[in-house]
Amino acid sequence: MSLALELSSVSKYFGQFRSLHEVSLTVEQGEFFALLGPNGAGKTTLINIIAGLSKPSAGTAKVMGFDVQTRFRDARRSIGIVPQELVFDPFFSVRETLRFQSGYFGLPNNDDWIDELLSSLGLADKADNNMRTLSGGMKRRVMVAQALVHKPPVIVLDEPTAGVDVELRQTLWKFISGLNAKGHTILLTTHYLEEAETLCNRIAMLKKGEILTVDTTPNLLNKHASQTLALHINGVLPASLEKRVLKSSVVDGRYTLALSRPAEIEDILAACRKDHLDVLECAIEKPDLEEVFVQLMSGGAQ
Ligand SMILES: Nc1ncnc2c1ncn2[C@@H]1O[C@H](COP(=O)(O)OP(=O)(O)OP(=O)(O)O)[C@@H](O)[C@H]1O
Repeated sequence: MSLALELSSVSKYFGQFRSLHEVSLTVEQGEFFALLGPNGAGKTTLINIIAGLSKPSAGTAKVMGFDVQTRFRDARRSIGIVPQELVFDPFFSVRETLRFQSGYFGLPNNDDWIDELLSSLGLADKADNNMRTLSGGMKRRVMVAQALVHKPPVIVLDEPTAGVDVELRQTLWKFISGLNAKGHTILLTTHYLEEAETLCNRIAMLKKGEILTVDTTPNLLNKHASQTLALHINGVLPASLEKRVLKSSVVDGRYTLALSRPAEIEDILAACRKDHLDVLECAIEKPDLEEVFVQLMSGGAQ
């Protein structure tokens, strides 16, 4: 079985400026993969190369085994891209936009799938509305439908939820997760790290055009971030626990303590008991992707 995406030593220069440096990455069919990185890391540049819209300065990119340069048409048919910007023709209705896009892929009788897309994305009652009359969120839904008219095996979403409301996020993720469950490969870029943490099985982190790390989501969380203990006591923390303090509010006895293993909670509670302190609240807090992201971005490639 071919890989959904295969990037080999992809570099991209804009004049003297290096936007991507020897990026190598593989994504298997059926994965829900996140590409994360701060503004300007090179995520959109990489997506443009995968889409065949931008030529790499060096290296190769393949979609479903097709080289995006030498087998452009096959590669393009295999991928659906939801771009960051809202690009639309203001003179077409929603349905006309989707029919036009279907025609572009040589699919003249595509109305059953178009109807399914419209209904799944909450656009059924907007089908005959002119694109320019839609709200930003509705236009974003059309962008998603447009990327999917040809049922591509690989779906790329470039910050699809930037500035959209909760309802659209939920509709979108339900729909995209359903497609992933049916075997479609998803590549997502987002600045909402909790979305990546919840949805994606693997994550690549990019900084200044270089991949800092690629790993499964649980591995990233376990390797780079530690659990913490939120402790609320009716007094001052025992001196023996001070080395663990990450955050403290002595006034009301609330502390966040470092915890390398959940079992260490026993020592912490024993120290409190010894000092005759009442434990009013005690909760282990899971590490999150934001912590990992900040940690990795503050080190790594400069
Ligand atoms: N056509 C271009 N000409 C010159 N520089 C460019 C061009 N396209 C991108 N860049 C530069 O390449 C770098 C990477 O940009 P890119 O848009 O890929 O980042 P990104 O990770 O998608 O950022 P964001 O999260 O802000 O969308 C940036 O410094 C950007 O200014």
